[in-house]
Amino acid sequence: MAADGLKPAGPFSDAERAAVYRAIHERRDVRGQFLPDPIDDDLLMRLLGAAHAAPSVGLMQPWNFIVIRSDAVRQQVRAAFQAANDEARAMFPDEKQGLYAQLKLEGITEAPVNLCITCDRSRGGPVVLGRTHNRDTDLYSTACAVQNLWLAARAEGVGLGWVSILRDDDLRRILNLPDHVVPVAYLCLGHVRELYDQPELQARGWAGRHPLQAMIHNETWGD
Ligand SMILES: Cc1cc2c(cc1C)N(C[C@H](O)[C@H](O)[C@H](O)COP(=O)(O)O)c1[nH]c(=O)[nH]c(=O)c1N2
Repeated sequence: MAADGLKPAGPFSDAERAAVYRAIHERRDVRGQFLPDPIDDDLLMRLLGAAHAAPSVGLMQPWNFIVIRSDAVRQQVRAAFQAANDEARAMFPDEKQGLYAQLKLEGITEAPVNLCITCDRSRGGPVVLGRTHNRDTDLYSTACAVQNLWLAARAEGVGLGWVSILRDDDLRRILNLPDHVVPVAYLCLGHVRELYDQPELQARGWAGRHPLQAMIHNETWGD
């Protein structure tokens, strides 16, 4: 019998575990495969519920979810992306700019729903448990919410793409964000028929996944 407020922590069933790992490994960043079909409200609320269940420093839940469906707002964000993307391409060495220009890096106007997940840096007051020695833990918490949403979207068969090639100031202006609120993630959400079986950047020859073993150190960095 578990103590009050606790419940057994045993592993999930084989099928449940397989589903969790499947969502993790088959989650993809989607840019180009969005269908125009609407996302219904129940589905959207399940996805936002997953995001809202994320861990957060001091339980401060610093996020807000701005739901964007209007053509007018999406067009403005698309124009902001275009300007930033032109700057971005020019930052790469000449030999990579051709491939960069061919990459599809957003689905802002194709996706029926866009979401901006923000971090309110003032939530919970000036002193927050767990954020006392690392001011950015509120931003990390918000990133956890994004990942929860991304995994839930995969389980629901919904595509999600993160667009970060945007100037914060443009997003702040378009979405009317107050100064203490940071736009952490601009996301495109929509139904999809197919997903890449590997990161699209890998499929297109831009980058590859590093082997897991190369990421693991023993005891200290470098060992
Ligand atoms: C913080 C952050 C920001 C971005 C991304 C991801 C993350 C975590 N990614 C998606 C990224 O390219 C992708 O996750 C990796 O290439 C791995 O592919 P899968 O997500 O496994 O499909 C991304 N992709 C894109 O086309 N345009 C973008 O602006 C961004 N920005």
